[in-house]
Amino acid sequence: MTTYLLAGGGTAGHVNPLLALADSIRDREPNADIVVLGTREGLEARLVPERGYELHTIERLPFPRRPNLDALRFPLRFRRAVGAVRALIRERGVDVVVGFGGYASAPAYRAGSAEGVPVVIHEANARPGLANKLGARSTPYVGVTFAGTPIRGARVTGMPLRPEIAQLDRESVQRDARLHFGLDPDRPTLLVTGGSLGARAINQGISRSAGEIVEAGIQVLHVWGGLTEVEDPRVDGYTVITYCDRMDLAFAACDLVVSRAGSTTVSEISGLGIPAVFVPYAVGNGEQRFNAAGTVSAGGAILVEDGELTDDWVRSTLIPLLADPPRLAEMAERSRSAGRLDGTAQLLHLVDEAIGAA
Ligand SMILES: CC(=O)N[C@H]1[C@@H](OP(=O)(O)OP(=O)(O)OC[C@H]2O[C@@H](n3ccc(=O)[nH]c3=O)[C@H](O)[C@@H]2O)O[C@H](CO)[C@@H](O)[C@@H]1O
Repeated sequence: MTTYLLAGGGTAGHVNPLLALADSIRDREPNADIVVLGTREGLEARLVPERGYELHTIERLPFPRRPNLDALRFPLRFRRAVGAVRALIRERGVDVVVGFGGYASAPAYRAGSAEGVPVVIHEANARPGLANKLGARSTPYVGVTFAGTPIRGARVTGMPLRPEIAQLDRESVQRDARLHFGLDPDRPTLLVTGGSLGARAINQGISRSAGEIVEAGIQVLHVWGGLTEVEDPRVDGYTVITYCDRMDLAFAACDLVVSRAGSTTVSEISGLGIPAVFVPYAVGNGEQRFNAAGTVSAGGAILVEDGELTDDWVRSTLIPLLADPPRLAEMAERSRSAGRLDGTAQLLHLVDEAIGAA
């Protein structure tokens, strides 16, 4: 029996690829021992146990970015976290560590190397995060989502997508999907999502025009996130939900999506060939713009900045786009050509290779 330690989390963008890999391992080896390492604060604390996996948590340890008290304490805390993961690896007889970036992965990479266990890294974003950049220096088994991601020696595996997404037949479930959210099964449908945490600029920019969109004969499913600064417009035909546990159905329900460009969401949308408007979140290392770049240059999506989400833009671009099925079909085709659905199998292949070489 093989024991897998899967590390990562924070937002769903890091948890969902981890769950996708876990599902494929469980599917192939029902007796495999799968242990997930995360933090108590991340979305993994809910999503991992809900999907039936065992979660171990360590302290959330952001890399110090400026010299303060936390920076002074960091080395000791980090060593302590590495020590805890090394103990877990020995106790459970872990055969491979697979990390997805985020707080829990850095100590896991270090612990795996120290215990002589192969380490596999998956980088979600077109611009890699710090934990993965450092981790990638000590393992040859690195998979990236997008071609051109600057990690030397990395292989393009694509993004591991959960089976309910990778195996989704949007057309055949569209009607039921719309009914699931209480929508009209026959009306053109716009999905709006700000990623797993929600996006204030998108909530504001689109919901401000709720009345006009609905009057144009379009219904909206808006995945709002936990944000409260902007209020639900409460317009009939404009459905607001907080966190969506069935993104597969949300994707099946829509004709077009307005979305942040988190890497997992971009991969899901282009894998499924859904025409999109991407509104990149201008934070961190600016990775979201790059995540969307392939789909945008293929003509499967258009890129819009936060500040461009105005009433005028909705009127002159968004509503006409939804009223133009041939253009949407063309975008869908182009989006699909830029996307892929085999990321889970590709990453599992890399994991097998790492175990085989150990
Ligand atoms: C603010 C922030 O830190 N954003 C980062 C975060 O985004 P975030 O966590 O939003 O990640 P993504 O957009 O990549 O993925 C979100 C995932 O959650 C799912 N989902 C989303 C909303 C919902 O209600 N229900 C649901 O299931 C989506 O289908 C997708 O699988 O991680 C991404 C992947 O590293 C990065 O590219 C983003 O820059």
